[in-house]
Amino acid sequence: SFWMFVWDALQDTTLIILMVCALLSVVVGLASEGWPKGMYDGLGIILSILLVVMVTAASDYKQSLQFKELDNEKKNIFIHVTRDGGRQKISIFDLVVGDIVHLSIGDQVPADGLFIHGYSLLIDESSLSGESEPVYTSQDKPFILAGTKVQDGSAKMIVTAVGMRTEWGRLMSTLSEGGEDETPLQVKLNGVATIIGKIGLVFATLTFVVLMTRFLIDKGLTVGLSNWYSTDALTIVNYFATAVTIIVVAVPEGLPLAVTLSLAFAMKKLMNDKALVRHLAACETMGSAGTICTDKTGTLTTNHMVVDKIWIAEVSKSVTSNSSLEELNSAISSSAWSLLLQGIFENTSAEVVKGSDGKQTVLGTPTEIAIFEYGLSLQGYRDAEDRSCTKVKVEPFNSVKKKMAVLVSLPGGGHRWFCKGASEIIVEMCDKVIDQDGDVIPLSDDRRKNITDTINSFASDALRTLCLAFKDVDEFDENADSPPNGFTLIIIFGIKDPVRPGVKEAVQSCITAGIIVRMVTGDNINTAKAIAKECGILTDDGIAIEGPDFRNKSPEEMRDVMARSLPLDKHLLVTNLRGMFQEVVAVTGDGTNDAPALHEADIGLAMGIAGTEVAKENADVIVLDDNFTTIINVARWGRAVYINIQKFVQFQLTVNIVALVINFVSACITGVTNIIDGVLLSLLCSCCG
Ligand SMILES: Nc1ncnc2c1ncn2[C@@H]1O[C@H](COP(=O)(O)OP(=O)(O)OP(=O)(O)O)[C@@H](O)[C@H]1O
Ligand SMILES: [Ca+2]
Repeated sequence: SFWMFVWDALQDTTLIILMVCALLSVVVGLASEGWPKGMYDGLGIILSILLVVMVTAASDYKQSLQFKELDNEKKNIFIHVTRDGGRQKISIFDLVVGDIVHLSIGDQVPADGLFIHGYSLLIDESSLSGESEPVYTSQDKPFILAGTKVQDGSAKMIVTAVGMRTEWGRLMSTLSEGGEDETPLQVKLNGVATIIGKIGLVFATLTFVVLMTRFLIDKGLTVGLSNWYSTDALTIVNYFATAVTIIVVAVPEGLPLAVTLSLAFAMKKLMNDKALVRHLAACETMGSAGTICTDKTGTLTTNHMVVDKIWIAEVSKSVTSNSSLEELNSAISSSAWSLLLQGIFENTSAEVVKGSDGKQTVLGTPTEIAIFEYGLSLQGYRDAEDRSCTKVKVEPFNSVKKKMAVLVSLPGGGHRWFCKGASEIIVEMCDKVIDQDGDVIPLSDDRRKNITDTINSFASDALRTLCLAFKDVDEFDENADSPPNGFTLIIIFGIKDPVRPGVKEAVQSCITAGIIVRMVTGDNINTAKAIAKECGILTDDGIAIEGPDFRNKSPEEMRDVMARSLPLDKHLLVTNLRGMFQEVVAVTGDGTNDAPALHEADIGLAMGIAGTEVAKENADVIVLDDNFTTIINVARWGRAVYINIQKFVQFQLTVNIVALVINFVSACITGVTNIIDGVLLSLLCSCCG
């Protein structure tokens, strides 16, 4: 409560000394000058101390309320659950036992529960047990604990315990909340404050010595040194209080406080600008950022994906209207149709769900949704006659493999693998393709070249390209991975994901402000180039490179654009930039793949909407609207904080030194100082801060 802050403020050493002085002054004053005249000095000091304490406590209290609010915001995670037969998104605070939680890669498990259904669920329990090896969880080993993280795969879990009843909750209740560490600037200013405090101490001692000497000489000359009265004691106490006042005036306690205040102010403003600052130091660091490594999907682009072009049966078509679907319907054979629909609807992690309001929506990652919705639009033309197969095995998508595979058992017997993912990777795995009659034909060099050209032309139009392929197998090993080759290519999707409005201007203002913007993406290099050009990141003499090439290069060769990067590439880039070039690096990201880089960066910015919990946890700032422009705002505020603090330090030091000198000189010349004035002056300094 408020009184705790008052108590804290009272703990200040100089204030305690002053209080002792005040008490002494009252006692001696009463003894020598009597009531009420003897009280005045002491009371004056006490009043000033009270004022200082109240102002400090009130500002600290206000701060803590604000931090608490932000803290709640930080902890408020939204999760997908099935409840009352409908799927919905709820806050972690509303989760109850019996809810079915949908977990996917990058999630933090919100409650204790039991595994019901899922594929390749890999759980990282290090936060709970310290065990660094992640564990596979399945029907045989069904316990999932709150606070752990989903490293791979997806699953449904039924909640058995929530909140403080979970293992995690119990563990947390034994730990007290760790306070915010001091920011680098605060540490530095604390140092400055200490030095000035020491100077003040020297001056204070000097003043006391000067005053005492004057007093003794005076006394020796008038009444002689052997005659002492109680008023003498009062004078000495007052001299001592004067010395202490000089220390109080000299110590710029306001400095570190000023940092907190301006950071907190920036934090509040940023919250309105859709950036949630998790660590106070982040604002300040962002002000000095020299490089921003941004990912593409979702940060520079809108993340609303739609299939825009396809290539099937050796021809590319643009998908714009119903007429083009009809044309497609007549152009490809029925066997190709069924393969296509099977592939789209079996090899997906998106699903159609009925919300609590009865409305149907498609859920999943934006890429999955785009393909799934395209599949739904085709359905009107061909019925789902052949879709009665059962899934045997699923290898969920992740950024390292950049593909997803499923094994299904066909109604007519036999098994079939479907694989979809990054176009170059899938084409590499194919040696056959479906032609216009629906026949499977070998992939000759000519055809392969044609396909590569198609992919490049799609990518150059800034489309994200994905391929879908299949392979029939007679027998399979339950534990084996999907085959690395022998696939037949069905279709190439070109998915449009337009650049966000305002990004180009934001990049431009970065460049004007001297911040270099680099793009690191998991996407195809041509797509990356096209988008980078559109945003103004890639100039004509800029360089784009692919992840595998980057790994073989020396660290000196830093790139404007890196494509087909692996999570570790991002991390490596950040480490190099920080280590070799001593740059202050900001990184933005959303996926689990970005977490290592976010953590390594001087300042990590995670996306609030598309971002996974793991990414957010490793970030210093959460960009609530996923917008690159917001990132610029963070940098802007960071710089403002710097400038404000700079100005304040100038102001405070001037005031301190002037006050110090005036107090000292006046003490030496006149032999009296005004304690109350001194205290009020220091109070004024703190208030101005
Ligand atoms: N659900 C999916 N199934 C199969 N392949 C996918 C899926 N989603 C994306 N891909 C492929 O993986 C690539 C993206 O990989 P990755 O996750 O590393 O990048 P990203 O995070 O989407 O992009 P960025 O780094 O720009 O944000 C895409 O180019 C696409 O070809
Ligand atoms: Ca990403």
